[in-house]
Amino acid sequence: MSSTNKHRRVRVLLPLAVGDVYDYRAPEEMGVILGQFVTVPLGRREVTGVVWEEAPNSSLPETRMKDILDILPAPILPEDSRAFVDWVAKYTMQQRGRVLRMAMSVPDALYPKPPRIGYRFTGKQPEKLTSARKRVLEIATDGPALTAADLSSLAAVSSSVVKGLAALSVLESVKLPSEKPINKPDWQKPGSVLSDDQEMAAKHLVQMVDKNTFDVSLLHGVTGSGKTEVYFEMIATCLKQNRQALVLLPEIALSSQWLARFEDRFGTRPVEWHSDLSQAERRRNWRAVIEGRADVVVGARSALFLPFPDLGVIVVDEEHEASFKQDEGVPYNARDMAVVRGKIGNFPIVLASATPSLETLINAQSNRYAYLKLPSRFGGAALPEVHIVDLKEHSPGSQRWISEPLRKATEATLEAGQQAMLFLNRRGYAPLTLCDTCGHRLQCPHCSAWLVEHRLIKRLQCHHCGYTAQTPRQCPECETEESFKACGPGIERLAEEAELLFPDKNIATIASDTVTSPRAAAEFVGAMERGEIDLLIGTQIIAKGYHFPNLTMVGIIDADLGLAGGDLRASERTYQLLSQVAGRAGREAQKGKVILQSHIPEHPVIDAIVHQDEEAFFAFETSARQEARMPPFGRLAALVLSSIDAESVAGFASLLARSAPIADNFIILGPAPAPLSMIRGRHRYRFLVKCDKAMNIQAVIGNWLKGRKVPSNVRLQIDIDPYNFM
Ligand SMILES: Nc1ncnc2c1ncn2[C@@H]1O[C@H](COP(=O)(O)OP(=O)(O)OP(=O)(O)O)[C@@H](O)[C@H]1O
Ligand SMILES: [Zn+2]
Repeated sequence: MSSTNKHRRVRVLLPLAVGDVYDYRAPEEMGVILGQFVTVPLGRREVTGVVWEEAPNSSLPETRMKDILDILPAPILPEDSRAFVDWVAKYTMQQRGRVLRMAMSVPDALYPKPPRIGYRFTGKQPEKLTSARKRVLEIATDGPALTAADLSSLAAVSSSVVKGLAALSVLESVKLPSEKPINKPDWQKPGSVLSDDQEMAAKHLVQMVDKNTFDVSLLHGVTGSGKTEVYFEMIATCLKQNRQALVLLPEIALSSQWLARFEDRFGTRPVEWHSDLSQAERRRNWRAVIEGRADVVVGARSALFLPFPDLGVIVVDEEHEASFKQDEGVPYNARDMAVVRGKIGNFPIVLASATPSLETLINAQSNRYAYLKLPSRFGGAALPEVHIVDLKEHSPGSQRWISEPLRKATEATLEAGQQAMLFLNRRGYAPLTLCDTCGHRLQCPHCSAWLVEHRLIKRLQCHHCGYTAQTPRQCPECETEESFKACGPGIERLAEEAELLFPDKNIATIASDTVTSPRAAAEFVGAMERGEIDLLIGTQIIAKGYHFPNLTMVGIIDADLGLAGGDLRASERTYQLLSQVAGRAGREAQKGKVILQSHIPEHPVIDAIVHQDEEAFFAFETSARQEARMPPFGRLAALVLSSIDAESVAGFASLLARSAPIADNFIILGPAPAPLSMIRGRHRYRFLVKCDKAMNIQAVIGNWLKGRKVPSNVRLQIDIDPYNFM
């Protein structure tokens, strides 16, 4: 066992799905330090990993010990990032290698990038001046040297034209910096003059940054209260201290208004992190973070795993958003993990929302978090009036969704030259397509879900796996021709109705499948701001964050939609979503109006929205959860088993059920076929583990699964604090 007199040994963590640490020899002359990115042999492969810890007691015989091969030319993975990987892996009960993989998401960035080559006109004229060559030379004559790719795309020629001119010495090559530089945000630029409420909140946040200590604040401000300006002050202070700041935003790629406001305040755009970046941008930004050159990063949940060497604050904006929870891969909640990251790095966290999650609100009310409130809209704008339309009294009629009161209100708004918005949280044309003769429904062949008709692209689509098909001419069941009929509304169908009602208005339909890129999102925002859209029709994508001064009316087509099905958070989610949508109306001088259509106006959630009685809603929701010992008053975890083979998964599920432990302070429910019993051709079973708040739910699950081998054709996914119950 004694290895102290032998070579130094270290444990290297590998970013592999099954990976954990492996022992390697660290040759003296390499000067290996903890956190370094290294390549090591693994079987016949060479793998890049991170030196995780010393291994003085490594029991591997010297003969089987292999050397670290190489140290990569990158800064180390900071100690806090390593501690974070360990923490997240333990909490989510995932292999550490899988979590490390999220922190090493751009393997290229570990290697230096060769400088780029630019081209410049030498003044020598080519013998033959084709029109393509002429265009290139016009562009290459003034301005900085450009890469062959930039030059050829600006001149709209193939890059061989550029290379050809270089070969003739008409163009000469020069070395360019390997990447575009990252601009420094200017914290000294003056910010907005804050209102008294904003000032109070900002003061607390600034103090926390100055104190350089772990602290969590809930910034709870009504829609349009100016939360952003408040946390900008905190970011300015963080920059002044020369530390890095991270802002997590749901759907950051689509948040052109947020980016523009940041640029206004700090003179430059922040570094972005989301799935719409190109590979080159990802590389550049990852590297800028680890080298400490990225001062402010704004990103989606995965930005939490970026290797910040000196993080000084994290803001989680719209903290209640379910999209901060990742269900696949390593299931984690970025909001909760941000708090953990703050604790590890000893810096403050801000959770901002107009409609905080119950979890966060209760933490604030019990003084675990500081509670900062902005009770009114900025600049004296009033909150909108909410009117209910009881659909039992005002039925819009068959195959119609806009009631008479909503039609009138929309018309009045549009006639006054203002903008209106209709909200329906359903993509496509119709949620269900069935045969008018035999009632046969079109289902996805890979999932237990109906196909959704998208008329714009003339396809049926599965919203779970992306399968698409054409609507069959003939019913596969009864063979009647042309008998398929759309049931229920999606936004495309709603737009059809709106076009009939308001034929001379500009109507735009916005959903996640029509606005798929940052550019498309910015175009839509621009069109709204310039007043080129009169009536906006959309799904939850238009519900939050946007500030359109001339938008004064919001119509909610089906307020009850989210309440059906009823998982743990259905009421909460509906309340938040409807409040957010309502909050888009009348954000400046003109007062806003919200028309809410519902079949169940007496439902406590609907009633709370109508009366804008947040306290009533939270009281109702708190007591319901408390009674059921549900989060945040109890803990939950889901186990989802899935397999292509129905028998294997059913067999393993019943084996687990037989060995499920029984005790007073926890309960294991299941196995039940999941509500979506098949996704992507995989059969699925679910268990739900529920226990007291004080209990270690990971230990309960760990004990239960100990020694139980998951069959190779079955996948077992553990989801701690699940949000998705499908
Ligand atoms: N101190 C200030 N000075 C000038 N303008 C401000 C100030 N604070 C807020 N505003 C403006 O008020 C509007 C609303 O602010 P903001 O969008 O930050 O609200 P919010 O609290 O994030 O709202 P929501 O939760 O609805 O997204 C914005 O146009 C913003 O520029
Ligand atoms: Zn499917």
